Amino acid sequence: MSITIQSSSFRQFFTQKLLAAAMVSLLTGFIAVAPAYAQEKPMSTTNQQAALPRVLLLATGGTIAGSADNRGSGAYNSGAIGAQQLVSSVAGLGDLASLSAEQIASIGSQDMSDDIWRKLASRIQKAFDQGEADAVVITHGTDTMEETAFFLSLVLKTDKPVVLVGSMRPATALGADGPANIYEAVQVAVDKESKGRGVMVVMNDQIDSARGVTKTHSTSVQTMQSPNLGSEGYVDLGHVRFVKPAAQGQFLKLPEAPLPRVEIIYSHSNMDALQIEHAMADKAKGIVLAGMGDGNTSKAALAALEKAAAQGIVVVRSTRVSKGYVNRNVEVDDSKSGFIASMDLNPQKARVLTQLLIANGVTDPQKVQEAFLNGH
Ligand SMILES: NC(=O)C[C@H](N)C(=O)O
Repeated sequence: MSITIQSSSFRQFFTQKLLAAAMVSLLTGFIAVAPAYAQEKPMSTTNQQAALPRVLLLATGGTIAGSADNRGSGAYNSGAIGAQQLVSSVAGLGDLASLSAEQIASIGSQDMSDDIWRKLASRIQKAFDQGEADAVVITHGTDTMEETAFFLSLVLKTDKPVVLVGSMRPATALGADGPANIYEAVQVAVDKESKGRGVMVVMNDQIDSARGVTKTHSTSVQTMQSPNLGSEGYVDLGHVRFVKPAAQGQFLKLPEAPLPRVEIIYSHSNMDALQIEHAMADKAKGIVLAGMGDGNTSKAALAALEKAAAQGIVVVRSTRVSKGYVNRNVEVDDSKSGFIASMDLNPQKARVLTQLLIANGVTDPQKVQEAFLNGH
C-alpha cells in the first residue's frame, strides 16, 4: 500500500514539475513543454520501478503447484503448475514487488534432495551477492519444508529475507490456500522488519522461523507451527506484525552434495539394537535417535548407541514427542556416553544440522553440542 502512495505522490510531484516547466517556457517565450516532458518521463518510469522491492521467486513444486482432474476427490499431482503460472494466478502481486520467477524443481517435497538444496542455496546466494534481488520467496511442498528452511538458514550468508511458502490444497481445489499464502509470503519478504531474521516460513497468516517451524497436521491448512519456540509473527489483515525481535542463527559452509549419511532411528517399546547395528554396518556417519520422552530408549538400544559413539559416529538424542526439549544428562548420561542432546530440534532438523556439521568437519561431541545450543 505504501508503494501506491509513493507512486501517486510521485505523479503529483511529476505533474507539478510539468506545470512548472510549461510556465517557465511560456514566460521565456519558448515552447519547451515537450522536451521537458520527454526528459521527465523516463525518470518517472525508472523511479516508479525502483520503488518496488525486487523479489526472486524460486519454484520447487509441492501441493501449492498441484493440479487435480477432479475437484472433489482429494487426489492430485504435486508440482504440475509452473512458476510463471503460479505468480500470475495471484492478483495484486505486481503492486507489492517487482517479481521474477524461476523453476528450480517440480517435485512433491517428499522427493527433496541434497542436490536441489545445493541448487537453491547457490542460486539464492548468487542473487543476493550480485544484487539481483532484495528478497527471495520459495514455493515448496509442506512435507519437508521445515528441513529445507532449516538447511538454508544454516548455509546462507545474508541478512536479506528468504521466505518459504506452500499450501495444503492444490491450486485447482475449491478454496485453494496457495494464492493467499503466496501473497502473504511476498508481503513478509518485502516488509522492512523482515531484514536480519534469516529464513522464514509463511503460511495461513503465520510467520515462523526456520529453526522453530514444523508440520503438525497431515491435512489441515493450519499445519505449520513452532511448538518449542513460538511464531515470529502474523500477517494480520494485510499488516505484517512481528512479535519477536530479529535474530539470526549460526553459519555453516555449503558442502558438496550428497551430504554425509545420517540415519534417524525411531524408538518404540520392546526395542532391540538391530536398526542401530544396521546403521553402523551401512557406514552411517551419524545417528539421530527419535527417542521416547526426553530422548530415551531401551537398554539394548542405548548400549548399541554407546558403541556407535565410541567408533566416532555422531549420536544425537532427539524425541518422537512433538513438543519439548531434549536436555542433557537427565535419564541418560550423555557426558559418559559421548552423546549430544538435540535441545529444541526435532529428529529431522537434528539430522540436517548433524549432516552439515559433519560435512564441515565438526564431529567432536562437545563441539557438536555447542552447535545445537547455538541459535535456539
Ligand atoms: N502440502 C504439500 O505440499 C504436501 C506435498 N506432499 C509436498 O510436500 O510436496
